[in-house]
Amino acid sequence: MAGVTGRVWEPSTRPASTIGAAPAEATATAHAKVILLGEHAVVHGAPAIALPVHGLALTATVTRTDRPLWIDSVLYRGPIAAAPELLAAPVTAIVETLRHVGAPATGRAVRIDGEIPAERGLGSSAAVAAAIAAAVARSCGVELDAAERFALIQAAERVAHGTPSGLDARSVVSDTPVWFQAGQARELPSALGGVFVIADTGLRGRTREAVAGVAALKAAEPDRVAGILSRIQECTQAAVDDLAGDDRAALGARMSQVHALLRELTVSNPHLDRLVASAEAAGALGAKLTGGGRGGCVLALAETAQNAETIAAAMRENGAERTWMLRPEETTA
Ligand SMILES: Nc1ncnc2c1ncn2[C@@H]1O[C@H](COP(=O)(O)OP(=O)(O)OP(=O)(O)O)[C@@H](O)[C@H]1O
Ligand SMILES: C[C@@](O)(CCO)CC(=O)[O-]
Repeated sequence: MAGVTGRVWEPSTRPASTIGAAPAEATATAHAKVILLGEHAVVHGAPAIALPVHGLALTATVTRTDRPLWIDSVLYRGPIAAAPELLAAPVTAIVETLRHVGAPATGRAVRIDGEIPAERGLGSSAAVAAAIAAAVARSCGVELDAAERFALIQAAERVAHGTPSGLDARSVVSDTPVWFQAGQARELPSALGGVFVIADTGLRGRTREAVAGVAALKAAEPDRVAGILSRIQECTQAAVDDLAGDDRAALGARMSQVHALLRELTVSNPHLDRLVASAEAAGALGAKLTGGGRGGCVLALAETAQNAETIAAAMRENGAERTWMLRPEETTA
């Protein structure tokens, strides 16, 4: 198949003692994420904050077989040699993980089950790669460490996104809010209350195209884009205190401000703007697109669970295909 361009890995140099018996079946999971603040800016060196969404997860199950490599998912079922371009990232995760652990590229069937909708800014590509890398390695008797798993997810993300910041790769396996900048991730303390509402436009958001669009805009109008990125950065930095001090009103205001800045970066669209406006009109403390944009999801912050129900209903009336609730305390370990 075309398009599998992930970095070539050297065979594992780990000591033989860390390689155990290969089980007949191995599984691993990863969850969705939402980006609270900083998407797109993070690709250009600014910080971002992401939250784990444990309620939406994907599981990879790997079984040994006497056939060539095989993948079974909602998007495609069949030999990976005939997989469509759409599957290039998960295929990369399978092939590169086998190469990394020094196993032959054959004799494994990989099934993907779960609930993270694809191309909605919820990190499905990183979660698929994270689940596949851990399960495929496990099927060879190898437990990846965090650095190995991150590198394999990034190899797949480069195929999916082109120039991934690494934020998604960190947040789909994190139990806590993540602060991410220039390749470095750390846990972010949060005492935030309230309830987040995630609303899906039902429209595919092509992260690769949105990221390329921002890069093109930056090349054409460097000063204006630098100004926008720096205002996003200020909001993200200020949000650290909002989270620690449970200042929901301030955080909500920053979310709405960042949505307007993302619109200037051309990664919003009328559907996302309408959902944001309807959430705000229904009493949200703030709302913004989350993830790559140009489709995908909106994240709104509600003061209480009751407000959250009202906001979710308003967004569904204004075109959201579905909504999910995320309590901030569920995003901390
Ligand atoms: N259930 C699944 N089975 C197999 N592959 C999947 C599945 N879900 C997602 N993928 C892979 O992830 C790709 C979607 O990646 P994309 O980056 O466009 O969206 P996303 O990761 O959901 O959004 P974002 O990166 O903005 O959070 C799909 O084209 C496919 O390769
Ligand atoms: C748009 C982006 O910032 C987040 C996608 O979930 C891209 C990236 O960080 O690689």
